[in-house]
Amino acid sequence: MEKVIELKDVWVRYGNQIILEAINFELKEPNGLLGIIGPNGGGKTTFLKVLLGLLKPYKGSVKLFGKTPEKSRELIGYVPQYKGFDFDFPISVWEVVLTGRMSHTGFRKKYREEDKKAAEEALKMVEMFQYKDRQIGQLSGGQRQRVFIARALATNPKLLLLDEPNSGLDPHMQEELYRLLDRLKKEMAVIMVTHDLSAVSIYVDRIACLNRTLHYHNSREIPVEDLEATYQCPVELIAHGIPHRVLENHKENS
Ligand SMILES: Nc1ncnc2c1ncn2[C@@H]1O[C@H](COP(=O)(O)OP(=O)(O)OP(=O)(O)O)[C@@H](O)[C@H]1O
Repeated sequence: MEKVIELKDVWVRYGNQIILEAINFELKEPNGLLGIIGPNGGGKTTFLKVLLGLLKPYKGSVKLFGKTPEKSRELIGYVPQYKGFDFDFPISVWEVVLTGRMSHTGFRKKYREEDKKAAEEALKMVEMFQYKDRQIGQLSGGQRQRVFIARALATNPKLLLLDEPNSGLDPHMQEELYRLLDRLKKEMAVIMVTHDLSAVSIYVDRIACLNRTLHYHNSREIPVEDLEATYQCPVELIAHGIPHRVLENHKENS
């Protein structure tokens, strides 16, 4: 079976700042929930952008389902951070979810029956179909998050990427979100980026740390085994060393 993700010696930079350094990472299982943790600025969003093909590493190879990110784009659902995004224009839940079909349809005014069917199923999966005619601006943060997940599900992804979906949600809404992810992970591979996995750890099958500096406590690095004991699941460091090292002999050529 093809690996869901395979990164070999991946290096990513913005300008002359190295953000991801020598990342080797594999995700084989087509189902399950992977948590990615790391400090602010540790490169978590950058990592997701690499998987989506929005950022190209300057070194190394990225494969999803055995193909380049560009060629596997239709298999990936993405829920970006919508922190603080205020909908001050009228757009319904239904319209938001339908925009998720754009990767299939392109910008078209008229959606096909199959687009509508996919949007309906996605909204049902997140138990928000009854809100389909509501304005998105009239929903709570937790409800909106579900709609954005539905938008990503409308493409029928095999891999779902979520960037800090739990931020800004109260403990009850977070729990609801984790239950939803627990259901979804049975049908696809799910990756959730977050700062804190303590609440979600019972649902996570594996954890990847994007920067070990997160795990310093009183200037002591916490061993991976201790993290595994805390989270009760395998933990892997996928980026080491000093983050954001400045590239030596950098030439502005990419
Ligand atoms: N478009 C960009 N141009 C230049 N630098 C960028 C750009 N986007 C991000 N960075 C830098 O890359 C680093 C990693 O950012 P990234 O957003 O991936 O971190 P993160 O782990 O997701 O952070 P957070 O937890 O705060 O969301 C940061 O230092 C950031 O300032």
